Amino acid sequence: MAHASSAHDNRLPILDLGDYRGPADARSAFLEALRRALHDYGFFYLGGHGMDPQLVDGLQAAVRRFFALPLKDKLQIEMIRSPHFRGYTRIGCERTRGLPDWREQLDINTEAEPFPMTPDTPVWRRLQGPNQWPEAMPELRGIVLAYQAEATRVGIMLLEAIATALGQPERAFAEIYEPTPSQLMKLIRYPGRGETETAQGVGAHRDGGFITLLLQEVQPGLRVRAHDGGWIAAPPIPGTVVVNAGELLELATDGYVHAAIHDVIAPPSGSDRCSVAFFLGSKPDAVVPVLPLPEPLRGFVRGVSVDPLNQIFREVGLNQLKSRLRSHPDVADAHYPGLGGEEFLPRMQDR
Ligand SMILES: O=C(O)CCC(=O)C(=O)O
Ligand SMILES: [Fe+2]
Repeated sequence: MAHASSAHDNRLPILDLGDYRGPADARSAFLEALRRALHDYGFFYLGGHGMDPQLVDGLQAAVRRFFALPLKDKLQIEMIRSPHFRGYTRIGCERTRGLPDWREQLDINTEAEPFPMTPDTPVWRRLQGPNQWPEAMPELRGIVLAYQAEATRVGIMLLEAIATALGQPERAFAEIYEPTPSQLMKLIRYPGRGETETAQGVGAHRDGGFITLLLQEVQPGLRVRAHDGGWIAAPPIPGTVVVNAGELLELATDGYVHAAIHDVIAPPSGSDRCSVAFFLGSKPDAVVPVLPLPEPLRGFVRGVSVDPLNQIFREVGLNQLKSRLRSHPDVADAHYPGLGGEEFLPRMQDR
């Protein structure tokens, strides 16, 4: 079992999910490669995911059509109208580590009625609710929800493989994602450099869920931070999605799995870049347990990352709300007065 994480060759692993249900040899090679990818990088490419190429192409075309709508149509569904943090965010309005991200995006999560709130209901229950859809593009809802369902299916299969690779029962994570995992999705467009003030498409960050499945078109820009502090480019590879481990996996494995830091550099001027990120997370009322890793792996746990600008909570709902408040301070001010900005951490801990 090699853990040569310092001597990487600057190329992210490419895995084939078909091998997980394949012949015994292929399956065990896949599980070993998956475990190493999670520990060494927290990032890899995944082929063989079985998502219908027509669905994927149709989604990517729809994303382009959505962002090409007149601004007034997109502003009709601005996120500020939604206490559930759903909807459209203008270029420069989302923040990472306090700085504006030069991207526009549409956030979607599980379609649901708002949670019936009482004075005793934890505040993070307000994240549950309906999505906002553009009147000017009635077909978007069906396309996005079909992809969300497929990405959830692939994500859960991958989580089963991850549990197996870590020496756990296949359904080790099921009790914290069943019956309703968080299915956050972002449709994203990064304008070219000429339209931006900095090269920050999205600033360096970790994702909050178990795993993120990322669809890219053709334009590069995504980068992953390696353990030695260098950056590894993760350009698109046709037929694959990029997978990255999020904070929930880091928590559950006490840092054996690395929730990799990544960012996106704004594309060259005269071009733009679209992507679709799907973040498979836990149900909100779960507390993330620490998995009992088998002995050979236990020696390689690193503990959970400590970052004064990003406290990670094992209480999933709290962690989800923290991420949303921090990224969208305008929505926080409008719907969660007193919880946004500098004061949210101590105040949220009281809840
Ligand atoms: O657009 C991308 O390639 C990455 C997006 C991302 O990392 C995120 O939204 O969390
Ligand atoms: Fe991310």
